Amino acid sequence: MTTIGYLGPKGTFTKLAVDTAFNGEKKVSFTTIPECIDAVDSDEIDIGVVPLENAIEGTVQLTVDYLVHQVRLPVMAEIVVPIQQHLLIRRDFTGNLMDIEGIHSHSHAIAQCHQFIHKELPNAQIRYTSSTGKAAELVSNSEGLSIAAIGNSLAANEYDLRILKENIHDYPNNHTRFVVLTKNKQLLKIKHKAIGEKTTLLISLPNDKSGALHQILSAFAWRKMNLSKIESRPTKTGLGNYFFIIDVEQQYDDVLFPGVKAELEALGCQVTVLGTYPVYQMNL
Ligand SMILES: O=C(O)C(=O)C[C@]1(C(=O)O)C=C[C@@H](O)C=C1
Repeated sequence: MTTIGYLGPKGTFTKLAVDTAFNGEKKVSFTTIPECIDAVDSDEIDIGVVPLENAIEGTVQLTVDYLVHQVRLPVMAEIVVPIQQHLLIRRDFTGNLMDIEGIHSHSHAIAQCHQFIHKELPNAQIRYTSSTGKAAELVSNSEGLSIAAIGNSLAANEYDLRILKENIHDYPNNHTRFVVLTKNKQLLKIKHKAIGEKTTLLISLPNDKSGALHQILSAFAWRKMNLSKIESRPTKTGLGNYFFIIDVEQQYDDVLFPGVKAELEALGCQVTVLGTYPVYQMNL
């Protein structure tokens, strides 16, 4: 049976993404994103699902950096999931928002609710956990303490918590992109219809040269290749050294992409394909 790993424990958004996208496979939780990626790399599991980007807070840097610098695994699919953050408390908590002394969650979830925390929970200390599910677990074990977690309704059910306030994320239209990593594409059986295709490229420049980024972008522009994301990340070799991650809204082909690659390599750039994959949009 195919084994799918995810950022756990139970009740995380990553688990929600896995449950929505896949049927019946064996599911295994990992405490951190690197542990989940390592498990795919060492063949302990067949497929790994980790968060990549949120509409409010942006890129999950740990995922990108680990995939670029530590373990290169191909992205085989993208799952986009709507994100609704709720304020979760123990069922025996009888106070109100002002009484909450601690608010626990994953840094991305906290960031998605900053204004809410600032305005509605003035007495709460922020505490970061490895996931929203972990925060819910912690609150469920916190008898006698006035603390709350930020997480989803799956976590509320799994840990028997009460939703004190629904939809506390600061902006509507909140979504997170999750990437599906596997060495064996044949094992991927996602039970939905893809809404599109993407190719993610990693591009590094030879050195700091005027107009370099403009030249890179024009290689895509004159071929009418649409980009849905461009991001620079430090190469970790010194201040001012960056590489670019570019998402192109089409599948890898044998004409346009090799053309872009040759053109950029002639400029001294290095081009690596991190994945070419279908995109699935989930409606919960
Ligand atoms: O903590 C979780 O529930 C996760 O699945 C992680 C994560 C993230 O890293 O962005 C996933 C979706 C939400 O944006 C908040 C947290």
